[in-house]
Amino acid sequence: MTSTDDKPPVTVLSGVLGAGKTTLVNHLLKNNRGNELAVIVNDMGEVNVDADLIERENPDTGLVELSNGCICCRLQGDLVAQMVDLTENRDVDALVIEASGISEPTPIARTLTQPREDGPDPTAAFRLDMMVTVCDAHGFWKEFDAGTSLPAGADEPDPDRPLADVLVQSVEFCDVLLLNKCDMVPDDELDRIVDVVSELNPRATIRRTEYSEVDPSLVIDTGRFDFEEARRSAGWKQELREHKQREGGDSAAATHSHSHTHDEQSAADTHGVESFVYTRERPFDPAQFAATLYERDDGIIRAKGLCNLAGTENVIGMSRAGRSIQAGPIGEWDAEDTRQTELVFIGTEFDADEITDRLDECLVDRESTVDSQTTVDQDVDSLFPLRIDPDDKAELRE
Ligand SMILES: Nc1nc2c(ncn2[C@@H]2O[C@H](COP(=O)(O)OP(=O)(O)OP(=O)(O)O)[C@@H](O)[C@H]2O)c(=O)[nH]1
Repeated sequence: MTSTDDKPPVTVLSGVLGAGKTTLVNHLLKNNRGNELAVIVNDMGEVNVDADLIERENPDTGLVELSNGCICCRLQGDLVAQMVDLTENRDVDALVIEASGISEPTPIARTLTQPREDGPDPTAAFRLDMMVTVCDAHGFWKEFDAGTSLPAGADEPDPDRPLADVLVQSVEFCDVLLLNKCDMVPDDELDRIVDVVSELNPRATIRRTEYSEVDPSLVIDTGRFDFEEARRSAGWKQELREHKQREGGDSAAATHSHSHTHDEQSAADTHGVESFVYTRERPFDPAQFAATLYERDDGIIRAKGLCNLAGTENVIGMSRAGRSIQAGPIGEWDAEDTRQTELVFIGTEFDADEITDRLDECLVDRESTVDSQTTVDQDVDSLFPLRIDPDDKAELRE
């Protein structure tokens, strides 16, 4: 191992069901040049199939199964306890965690980097080194479908969470993204997916793989993980920050941008992948905005932001992944807030002017009143439930 830190490095593998995580674990175990890897495999079900597959191919591995729950929520404490146990009782050079196909990477990273009140301190026993997401190139677009929800039995943290949300979070919060199953997808389609994922997470290193074959040094003991950087790396956050810098606080604008420079040609030039920020101080009429929000045939892959609705003190958060859209109250406006709508859109070949016009049609005068405060707040509450990461919430309101 190359690091100067004597605590074993930890690599977390995320990615939806069937993307190729177990294939990657087996590949790493077979190609880790004599270094001792310990593996923790999380499975939502009672029977840990992936652990069996790994054990069969690599019988002497230090392998721990965490089954019947998710390490991003209910099994957080067990995860840390098992990892500390492994580092104390085996001569381990590095640890690899295979998250379940529905785990969210951000809470796992938080669990591994923060001392706990109810158990051993993870930061004293090991160091989080790398967040890897394995993406199934073949299933990529299908997983963005609104209709696809989590598999049966996935009742935590939220059974209604769409699969697209899990996919987007795992793309946005990673250091390395393996675009796997490239043998099943033509090159021009792969180029398009690469453009999209690099717009969703401009900071990630993206590698195209077949059967998750990568050089282990890309994902083990890299010294790369930094929680603050990872937290800020989502494309929508970067776009919002750049927009705020450009505007210098002047809010009444919708801007278009090909926001990130890619190595050769910009993503917008090749596959029409681009992003834009919509900001307005005038509030939306709640009912009209709700109707517009759920029109989905517009080429948008990701959208996120805050909305200012007339007649309510609630700040409305909006989060969209593919065709799955969630919106709902995330607290009240503070006196010092600039009360305005700020929405980032990322997509392919969408018409930003058309989206802007559609949203503008929902605006009402700042002074305008709606029927009754109570009715509006009830309406707002009855919008789709919004799950929003506390860090995202803070970032949106910075
Ligand atoms: N054609 C093709 N198949 C692959 C590739 N990588 C993995 N597979 C196959 O895809 C299936 C799922 O792979 P796994 O490694 O089990 O995926 P996983 O992410 O661990 O899946 P879960 O444990 O269900 O979350 C297996 O049958 C693999 O052999 C690839 O690059 N190309």
